[in-house]
Amino acid sequence: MVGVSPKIAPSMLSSDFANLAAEAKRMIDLGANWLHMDIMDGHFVPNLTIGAPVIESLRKHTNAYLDCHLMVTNPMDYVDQMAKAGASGFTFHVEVAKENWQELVKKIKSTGMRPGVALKPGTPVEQVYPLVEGTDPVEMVLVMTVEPGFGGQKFMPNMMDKVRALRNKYPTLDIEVDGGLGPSTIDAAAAAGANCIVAGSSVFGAPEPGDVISLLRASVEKAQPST
Ligand SMILES: O=C(CO)[C@H](O)[C@H](O)COP(=O)(O)O
Repeated sequence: MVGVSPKIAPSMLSSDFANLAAEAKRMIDLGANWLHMDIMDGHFVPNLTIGAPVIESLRKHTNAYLDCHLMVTNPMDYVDQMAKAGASGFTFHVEVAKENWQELVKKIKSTGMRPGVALKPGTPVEQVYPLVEGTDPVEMVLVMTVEPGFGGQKFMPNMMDKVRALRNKYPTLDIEVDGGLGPSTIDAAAAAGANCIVAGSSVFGAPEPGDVISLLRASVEKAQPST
């Protein structure tokens, strides 16, 4: 089997935003690979979070990979500002990029950020295939396992069919899952083929967040040993 390495990405949405730099350092010190940053515009989803100014502030305090998930209606408007702010990955939603995804991916790549595409629970997985197979392909697919907008929701196990389909088609693709991931749900996601794991409340709400990060990684490594 061709392996893909686990990337454990605590969702900073569940952190103490008033102490973001310290929370980011704490997660990296506890073994996180990436920091997952949820950018919401109050339009694509019914919630508002952070934008480029906060990414820029955080970037001054960490060299970590900032895995930015753009839950916004017009992702193109955010590319330059997110790149300038120091984002590492830029994941947009396929539901709002049906017409211009090629141009969008090209632009993301031109800034040096890593492009990813996300899909909501109601969106068929086939919609992202052209973006993975294009001449300028995305480098990650994010399968939402809750409706985007809020942390602390219940994992949707039926989304694992999408993850399995993606892993069967694309053995070396980074496949991320986001929503309701924790000790009781990670094995299903890892067995289906997810290797990038976003976890908010299960990590930040744990007495020992480092133990949860280790457990998530161990589950992915067990299910998908790298060769
Ligand atoms: O994208 C998100 C919400 O749109 C969050 O990243 C996600 O829900 C993670 O939080 P939790 O692990 O608590 O479910």
